[in-house]
Amino acid sequence: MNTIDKPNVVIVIFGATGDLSKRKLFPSIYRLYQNGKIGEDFAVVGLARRPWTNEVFRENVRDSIQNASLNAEDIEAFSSHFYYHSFDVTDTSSYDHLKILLEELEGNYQTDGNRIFYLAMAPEYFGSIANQLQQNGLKDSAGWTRLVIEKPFGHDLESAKALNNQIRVAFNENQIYRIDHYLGKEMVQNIEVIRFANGIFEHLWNNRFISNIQVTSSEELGVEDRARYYDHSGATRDMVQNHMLQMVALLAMEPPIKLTPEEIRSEKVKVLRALRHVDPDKVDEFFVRGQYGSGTSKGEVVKGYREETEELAGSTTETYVAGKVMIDNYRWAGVPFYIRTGKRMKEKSTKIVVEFKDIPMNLYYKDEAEKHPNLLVINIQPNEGITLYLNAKKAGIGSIAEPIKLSYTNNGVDGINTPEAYEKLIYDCIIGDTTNFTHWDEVAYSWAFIDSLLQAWSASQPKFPNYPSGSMGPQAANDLLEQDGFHWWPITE
Ligand SMILES: NC(=O)C1=CN([C@@H]2O[C@H](COP(=O)(O)OP(=O)(O)OC[C@H]3O[C@@H](n4cnc5c(N)ncnc54)[C@H](OP(=O)(O)O)[C@@H]3O)[C@@H](O)[C@H]2O)C=CC1
Ligand SMILES: O=C1O[C@H](COP(=O)(O)O)[C@@H](O)[C@H](O)[C@H]1O
Repeated sequence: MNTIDKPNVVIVIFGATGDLSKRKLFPSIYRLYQNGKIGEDFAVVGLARRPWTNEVFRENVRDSIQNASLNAEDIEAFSSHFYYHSFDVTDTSSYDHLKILLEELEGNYQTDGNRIFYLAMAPEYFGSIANQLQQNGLKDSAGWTRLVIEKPFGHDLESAKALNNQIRVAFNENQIYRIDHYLGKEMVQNIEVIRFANGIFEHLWNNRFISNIQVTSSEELGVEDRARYYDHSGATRDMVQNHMLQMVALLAMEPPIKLTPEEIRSEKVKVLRALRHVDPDKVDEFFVRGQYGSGTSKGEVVKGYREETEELAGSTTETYVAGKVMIDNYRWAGVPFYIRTGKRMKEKSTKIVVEFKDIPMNLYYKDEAEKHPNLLVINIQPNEGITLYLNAKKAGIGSIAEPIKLSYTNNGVDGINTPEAYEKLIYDCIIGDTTNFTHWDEVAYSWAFIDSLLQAWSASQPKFPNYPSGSMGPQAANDLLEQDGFHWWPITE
C-alpha cells in the first residue's frame, strides 16, 4: 500500500544521461530522499542510448548531488537505488527488456507496481514513447502509472493537439503530468495564498482598484548551448506560452470554490479563455519582440545572439518579448497585464508588481510626477518574499508624505533555477497531486493566444538585434507602457 508520507515507486527516466536529469532531476530526488519524503522502497531506472553501466550511471548521479555538506555514506546509499538501461526509444524491442527490468526491481523493492515514466528528452519522442509503453504492457502493473512530460508541449496549437491525441491513446488525462517548473516555485505557489487568504488584497483585486500588473522574468544568461532548440522556439514559445501565462492566470483567476486541482484549473482556464487575441493590425501596440546584440554581462563583453554559433547567423528568432495582455472579463476589463521576458538582460529576476490606482484626490502628492502609487511586489527569484509600498508621514515638523515599504522575506532563497521547484513537482507527482501541473485545456488556450501573436509577427521581418546584452530590452518595451501613462517598475529594490 502506497502511503502519502513515503510513497513507494519506480521512476523511469527517459533521457537520463542528459542535462535536465543531471542538473535538476537527480538532485531533486536526492533532496526528497534526504528529507524523508521517499523511503527506502524506491528505485530509479535511467534510460538513454549511451552504453553506460549501473556503476557509471551511479557515479554520474553522485556527481550531480555533490556538495560540501553531504555525507558520503548517504550518497552511496542513495545512488544504490539507481539502475541504468541502455535503450534506444526508437527500437521497439527495447521495451520488452525494460519490462523485465521493472518487474525484477519491483520484486526487490516493495514498490507495489507504482511507476512514473518521466520523459526528459526531446519532445519529438513523447508521443511514440507513450504508445510503446502502452503497447508493450508497461502500464499494466499492479499499481498506478503516471507519465511526466517536459516542455515544450508542441510548437503551436496544431502540433500540441496532435501530440496530445497521440499521448491520450495510451494515457488518461489524469495520468499525464505536464511539467511547468514555474508552478513549483515557492512564490508562484504563494500567489493564491497572498490573494485568497488576505481580505485587504482580495477586495481590491479588480479593475476598480488596480491600474496595471507587471510580470517580469529576466535572465542574464544567453542561449548557451541550446541554440538548436532555442532558435526554433524563441522567447515566446520558450517562456511566454507556459511560465508567463501561467503566472498571469494565477494572478487573474477567480477564487476557486475549493482548493482542489479541478477547481483551481477550471478558474485558470477561464482566464486563458478570456485572453484577448492579438489583432494583426495592432500587434505593435500590444507586443514588442527583441533579440540581443553584443554588450556587457557581469562586467564581461559578450557576443550578440547571431554571433553565438554559426547556425544563428542571420537568425530572426526573438530572445525577448514584452507585451500588454488584456483579459476580457468583468474583473479585469481595461487593466493591462504587462509581461516581459528575455535573455541577456541586466539581471536575473522574476518579479510581479501590482500597481494600485491612486485615490481620487491626493492631498500630499499634487503633481502626477511626484505620485507614489501603492504597489504590492511579489518577489519570485532570486529573493523570495513580498513588499508592500505605502505612503506615511515623514518624521518631523509638517505634514509631508513619503514612500515607505513593508517587506517580508522567505527564509529559503530560491537560487536560480534550483532543484526546489522540481523537487516539489516530483513529489506532487508521486503522491498524485496534479494541482501544479498544466492540464490540456490550459495548454490549448495558451497556444491559441500565442499562435495569434506569432501569426501577426510572421507578416513582417524584425529589425534585429535591437537591444544590447546587459540592458532591460528594446526601447519599444518602455514606450509600450508610456503610451498608457505607466512605466516598468525596477526589478531590483
Ligand atoms: N535542460 C534544461 O534545463 C531543461 C530541459 N527541458 C526539457 O527537458 C527535455 C530534456 O532536455 P535536456 O536534458 O536539456 O536534453 P539533452 O539533449 O541534454 O538530453 C537528451 C537525452 O535524451 C537521450 N536520447 C536522445 N535520443 C535518444 C534515443 N533515441 N533513445 C534514447 N535516449 C535518447 C540522450 O542520451 P543519449 O545521447 O545517451 O541517448 C539524453 O540523455 C527536453 O524536452 C527539454 O525541452 C525543460 C526545461 C529545462
Ligand atoms: O523553461 C525555461 O526556463 C528557464 C528559466 O527558468 P528559471 O527557473 O531560471 O527562471 C529558461 O532559461 C529556459 O530558456 C526555459 O526553457
